[in-house]
Amino acid sequence: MSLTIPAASATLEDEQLFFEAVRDVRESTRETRALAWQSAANGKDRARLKANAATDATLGASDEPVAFLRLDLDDGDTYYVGEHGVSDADNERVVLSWKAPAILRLRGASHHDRRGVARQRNYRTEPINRIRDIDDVVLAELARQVAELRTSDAQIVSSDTFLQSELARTRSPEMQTIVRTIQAAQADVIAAPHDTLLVVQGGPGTGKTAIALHRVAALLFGPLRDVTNNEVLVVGPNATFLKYISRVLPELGEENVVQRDIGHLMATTVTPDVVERPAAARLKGDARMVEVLARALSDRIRPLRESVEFTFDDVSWRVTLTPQDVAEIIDEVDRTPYAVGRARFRELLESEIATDARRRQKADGRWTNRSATPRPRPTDVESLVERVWPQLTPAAFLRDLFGSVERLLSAAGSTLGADEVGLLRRQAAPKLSEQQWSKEDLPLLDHVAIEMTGEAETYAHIVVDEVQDLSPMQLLALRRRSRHGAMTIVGDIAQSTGHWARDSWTDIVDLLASPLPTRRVDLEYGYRVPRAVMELAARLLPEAAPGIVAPTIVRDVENATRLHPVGTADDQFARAVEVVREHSSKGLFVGVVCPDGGRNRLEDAFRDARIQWNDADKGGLASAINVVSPGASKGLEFDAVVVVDPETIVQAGPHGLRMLYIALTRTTGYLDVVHVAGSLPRLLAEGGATQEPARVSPTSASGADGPTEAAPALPDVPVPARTESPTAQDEDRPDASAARARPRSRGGSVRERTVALNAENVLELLAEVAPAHLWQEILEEVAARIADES
Ligand SMILES: Nc1ncnc2c1ncn2[C@@H]1O[C@H](COP(=O)(O)OP(=O)(O)OP(=O)(O)O)[C@@H](O)[C@H]1O
Repeated sequence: MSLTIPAASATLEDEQLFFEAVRDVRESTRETRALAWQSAANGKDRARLKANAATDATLGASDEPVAFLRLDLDDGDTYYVGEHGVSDADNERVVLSWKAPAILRLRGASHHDRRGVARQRNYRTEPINRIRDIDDVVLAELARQVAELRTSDAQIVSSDTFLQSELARTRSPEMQTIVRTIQAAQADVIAAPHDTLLVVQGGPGTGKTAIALHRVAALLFGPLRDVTNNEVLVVGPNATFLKYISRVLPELGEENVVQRDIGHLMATTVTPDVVERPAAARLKGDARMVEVLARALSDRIRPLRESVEFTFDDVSWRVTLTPQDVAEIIDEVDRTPYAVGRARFRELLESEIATDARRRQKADGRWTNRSATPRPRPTDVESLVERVWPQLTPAAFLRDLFGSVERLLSAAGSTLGADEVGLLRRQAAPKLSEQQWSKEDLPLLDHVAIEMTGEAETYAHIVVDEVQDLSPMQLLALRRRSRHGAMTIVGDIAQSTGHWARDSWTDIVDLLASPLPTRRVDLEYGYRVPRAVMELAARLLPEAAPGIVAPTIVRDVENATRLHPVGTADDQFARAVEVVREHSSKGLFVGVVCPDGGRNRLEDAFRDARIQWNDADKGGLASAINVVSPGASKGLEFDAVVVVDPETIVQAGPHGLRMLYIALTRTTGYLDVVHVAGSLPRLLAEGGATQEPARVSPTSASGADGPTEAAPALPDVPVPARTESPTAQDEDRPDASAARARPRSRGGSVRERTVALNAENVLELLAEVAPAHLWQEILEEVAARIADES
């Protein structure tokens, strides 16, 4: 049966008939394949065909809708696009896979750049294969409306109801695919040429991770179709993140892509169990360590000080090698890779001994053509090789190096200063199995392992997420694994923290040293974080990451942001647990970001409240409540996020503001910030000069320690320039009372409280923008205008 594509004027009913016909074709293909196993030539083929037929990844599941998009081109061509392609009986494609390079190119079309696309028709579907809704975008018409109504691009994205309903869905411990709602700019990144070092910079929630993973699937379908999945590598920052993203590629049909966190990528089996001092941690990540390690490895090859003699069975003479002889052999051998050099050294040594032995044999006059050359005892040779070129494991080598000032000084040469040598020095454990290692040792062990053997697993394409934090040594480990330099690296400079926090991409690109062209893409739109939340978080940017602008947000969530001032530091934990309970009772997926110092008290508060929680720093997320440290929250997202003690997060390290920015931007829905009244971080409290005010729910504005659940549902009120609500403590401070007006009534009816709170906020805004002597006139003018309007 050959299928007729419905005309451009097709109605939903016409489209439904077509969908059904395509499904019939697909299911009959599935049946044909299922039957094929019966006629297979042998048992092995039969088993394979049978297994394939049951879960035929190239066809998709039998309840999968056949398409989600139709593209009508100016030249009259029409393409249906599905999660999987479908061909008719004549092997003509009737539905194309979203992964096809040509389709991704067309999905990159917009009203600015139509690429020959006249209309995009999106289908919302429901089980099984039923079209519920159609949304047509006629690009020329859209361009006209944009020009006439002066609509911004962000407004267009915000009004995309299909996208908005996807973004509003509740989240889970596993990241989801975005195949159906890939946006134009995202499609271009996904389909960017393979032979590049592609740098993707984007703020929180701009879709970097999602795009990078979809790009892997598209590359394996297109330019990399001839490489096997396990020649593509995806690298993330830690085990929890890896687990969070790990189902995306299998969902996209790519089962065997290698996915590793940066620690487990390294060629070593040691488990880090100590934390370095910051200066040592930074030094160990420094690319200068490459020179130091090379010198240290070369130092392990020691010329002899005295001659060695080799004895032979059945002959009385000996062969003597002088230090000079051995030095000449060493000079002949390449020292890298170390283990290969060692084997070669042994070969040349044996050959030198054999030549000398034969010479002596001839001199004895006992030699005939058939005489075997006397051989030295292998143990004697091995003992010389071991003295000159010792066999080493990377761990033994590094332990010996860091454990000896003498070795360190020699390896440091003029590369490191004496103080830096001091930073590297540490006590060597008597037994290698007892040696302790840090995270920063892993790339060094990896480097040494590869320098020793010359062998590293390489990949046709490498995707690296959260790349902005990697040390030079980690970046070099990635570079070594890249076959031709084709990589996709994604990150956000404003979220760069750790010992190698950066303000630009320059050194990352330089260290990866890809021979391929570098291409950089900046993502503009933020799809995760609600507008009010980003407005609050962006107040940190001028100091956290000067020059970086927050993404343009395309979604709003009502009552997204609440501040919870409490009386004392200890009160924060009980309040956080209350807020968590409120969200979790609504079935939301909750993340609690808490600084390390408060972790125990938070856990005690959970225990006291008899609430179960999951420690997300231990390698995975649970579906209800997750407690996570600010650093480990990077890359994750939750329906509701409770940030506890933001000031301590800011003070905890040199990039505290960035840490707080990361923590605040993990939510897809609700953000609650629990803090001690009067100690909200300055930038959040003051508001940035260029930021619009965030909104805060009256629940928190009603005063410190007020029970959040019991608060009446009131309309949101804007957060004034200073976002804290007045507290009992504030009342005592003379300057606080001068700066802000107070609501006259704190109790009373819902109506009275609404009026009081709004009045308070209007007055605060007024105090921000107008000198006090004009207030009277301004308020009279406002009252007059309201009277006119009503
Ligand atoms: N086109 C899209 N359609 C549907 N959902 C999308 C789209 N783009 C992004 N998202 C969603 O937005 C959220 C944020 O995406 P993602 O985690 O990839 O952002 P990110 O840039 O990596 O963020 P961060 O820097 O915070 O790690 C995810 O839930 C993702 O599924």
